[in-house]
Amino acid sequence: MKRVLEACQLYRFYHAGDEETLALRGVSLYVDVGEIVAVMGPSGSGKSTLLSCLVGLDEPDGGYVQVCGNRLTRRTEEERAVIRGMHIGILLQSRNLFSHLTVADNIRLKLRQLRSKDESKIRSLLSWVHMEERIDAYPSQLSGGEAARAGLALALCADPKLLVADEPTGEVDLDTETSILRLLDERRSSGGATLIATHSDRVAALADRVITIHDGRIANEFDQPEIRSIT
Ligand SMILES: Nc1ncnc2c1ncn2[C@@H]1O[C@H](COP(=O)(O)OP(=O)(O)OP(=O)(O)O)[C@@H](O)[C@H]1O
Repeated sequence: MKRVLEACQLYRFYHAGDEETLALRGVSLYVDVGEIVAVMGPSGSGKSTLLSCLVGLDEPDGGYVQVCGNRLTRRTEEERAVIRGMHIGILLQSRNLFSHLTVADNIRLKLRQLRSKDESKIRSLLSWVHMEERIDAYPSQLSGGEAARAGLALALCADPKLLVADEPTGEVDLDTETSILRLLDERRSSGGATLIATHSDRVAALADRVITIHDGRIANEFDQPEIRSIT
């Protein structure tokens, strides 16, 4: 199946007293196998709201989301969690790891939740993100770059078809951003699909398509097949 993620006409309203915020106003997008799609837009434009709806952590007020052919919207939280666990890896800007568990135990716990007993996965994932040496470290003992790479390993431990990342390079230095971008590029070469909300022009330069959101709507979208690169 070529289409990994499809969202059609997403609406999300927030109410606080008499005030209503229209966070999403009819957003439609897709991500195909082997694509990196960047979502950009000013602060408050709706990126995080969009990502929450796309991964089923939030339920849109209108529209639908489909992941790997499974409808994610208008389902119970439990059903959404099952679909999310099977198909989606989530990477946040920070705090991807439980602080009371080592890097290895964070991944071990996630694998257990997925009913996988493949212990070798822990080492192979950490080797992929160049973190084998930090396998027994606690999150508080990691540098920002190491924590970001460990978060990526954790997000990908179920081999999800789709990775959704919210500002994954927002709090890291340039070298770490470069190493994360290389890993995402490598993942793309093996068919992985990635959607990234970002403010970084370097992340956008790596993307196959860039979608810009303004005020809860898609302002423009452009393909950049020739220029994508890690600069
Ligand atoms: N739980 C909430 N209750 C009320 N309003 C909210 C809530 N979450 C977000 N909003 C509002 O919805 C709009 C979109 O917010 P969102 O966090 O999605 O923007 P963003 O583009 O991710 O911003 P940033 O780049 O700063 O993270 C904003 O006006 C925000 O104030």
